[in-house]
Amino acid sequence: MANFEKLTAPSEGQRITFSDGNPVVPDHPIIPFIRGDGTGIDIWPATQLVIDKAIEKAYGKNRSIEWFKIYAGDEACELYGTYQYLPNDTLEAIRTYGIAIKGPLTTPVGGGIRSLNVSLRQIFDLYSCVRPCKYYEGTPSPHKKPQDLDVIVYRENTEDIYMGIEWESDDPECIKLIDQINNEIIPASQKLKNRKIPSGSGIGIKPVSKIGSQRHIRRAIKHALTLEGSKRHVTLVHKGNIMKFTEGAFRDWGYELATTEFRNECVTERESWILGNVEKNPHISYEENAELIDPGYSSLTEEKKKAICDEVCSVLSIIGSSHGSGKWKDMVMVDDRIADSIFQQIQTRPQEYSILATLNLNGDYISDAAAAIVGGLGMAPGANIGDKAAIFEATHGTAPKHAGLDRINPGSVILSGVMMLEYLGWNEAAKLITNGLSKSISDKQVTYDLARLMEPRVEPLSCSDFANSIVERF
Ligand SMILES: NC(=O)C1=CN([C@@H]2O[C@H](COP(=O)(O)OP(=O)(O)OC[C@H]3O[C@@H](n4cnc5c(N)ncnc54)[C@H](OP(=O)(O)O)[C@@H]3O)[C@@H](O)[C@H]2O)C=CC1
Ligand SMILES: O=C(O)CCC(=O)C(=O)O
Ligand SMILES: [Mg+2]
Repeated sequence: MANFEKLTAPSEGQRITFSDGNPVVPDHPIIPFIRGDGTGIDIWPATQLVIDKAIEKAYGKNRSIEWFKIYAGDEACELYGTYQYLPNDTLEAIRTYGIAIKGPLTTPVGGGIRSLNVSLRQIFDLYSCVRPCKYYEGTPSPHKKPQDLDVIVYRENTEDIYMGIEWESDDPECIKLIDQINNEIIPASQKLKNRKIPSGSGIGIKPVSKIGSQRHIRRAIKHALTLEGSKRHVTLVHKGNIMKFTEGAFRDWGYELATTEFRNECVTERESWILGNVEKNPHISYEENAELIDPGYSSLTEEKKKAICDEVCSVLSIIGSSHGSGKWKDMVMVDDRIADSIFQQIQTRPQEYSILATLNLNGDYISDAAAAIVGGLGMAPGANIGDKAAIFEATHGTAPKHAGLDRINPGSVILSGVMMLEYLGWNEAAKLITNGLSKSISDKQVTYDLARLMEPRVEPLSCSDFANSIVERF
């Protein structure tokens, strides 16, 4: 059992363990929580109340969570001393108990400590950040049809520029690195020609690995397999036209996975066009099919035309019988979109998307943007999932100007708690909370962020009253 310097684990309750990446959950699991900085002080008690009441209502005394308070951020420094933002006790508790839930933690811009949030994801190898963005009836939104958006952002969580491998512009190591890149590494590459990094630049490195990308996309595809109809759909989001060997490779590795490991369960968008063309016209030639899937076909070089005809031939010979005659329509559709385009697509054609598999930075941006459509950061939950641990947390940050005022919307951490309950398999309790939350919103019993957008405006509830209002509506 774990040895803690300043913590005492609950005397009641048991550990959650993992088997093949899935949690094995006792009836009274010990779950560590981090209150969080800023508005964490308001949000956490509201969240704990709602989760506990839902479990009690759903299971009586047969199930409960034994909460274990652990420390990170400013609160940790108060207990453990200056600069002890992420004490060993905290890491040991999460390692021991496997699942944790947290409020937001502050990260300074520019200098100062590295993000504690990102550190936790990396330390526990929580490689997928799962952020559902779904509309709850009655939530005010700047969009005309927010109900059309129902996407899950699957953000790779451990690589990309968030690995934090970067140097300040005046760091002697950075100056040395720029010199070496400009004078040895770039000249050695035909492709980079005579590019030069301007002196005085800061440098950041963006590692994206095949293993890291595929284990994440695998989770996204497995999730899509649990969905129905047009929601069995994974879009690989990337900026691969510009960053070919990181973002572009993420796309290519995604397609590779879909067409090998998941060959019997997936169809790519291009394959679906080829198969669909044959279904519309069984006598269509390879070239006619190629013209339909590439509208600019006639102006292409002969070499490119041949490559597309070969692609048509290969798709039909490899998956024509397994996926053809409409069978592909029940499979998981895998397509890709360039990141800037997906920002407008989720606003203009939201119903066409389901799971958005992204790299780390793109997912960070897209999850805030998608949350805005369905009601803002007060309604944006998330889960960081790995094979041996999971930490649940909201998409938003500490919102410092609202801290300690009992006014912030606790909805995102409460819904992160719902994700946690679903992860535990405690779906009845999860459902009580989403029902209570939906009813509270449709009764216009909401916090300031939603109240100010309602027409006519309504009197806002405090953070704690919103929690009570959810519980009253279970
Ligand atoms: N995972 C984490 O712990 C994260 C931590 N952070 C950190 O949080 C700190 C503050 O970041 P900041 O950029 O201000 O972003 P925040 O997400 O903390 O807040 C920005 C604005 O979003 C709105 N908002 C945020 N949370 C809620 C909520 N629960 N209910 C209603 N509205 C909400 C508020 O808008 P308004 O005032 O207009 O109502 C708020 O002022 C930084 O140190 C950052 O690094 C940021 C993101 C994630
Ligand atoms: O760690 C931080 O401070 C910010 C992280 C963040 O924006 C996110 O996880 O969405
Ligand atoms: Mg963010």
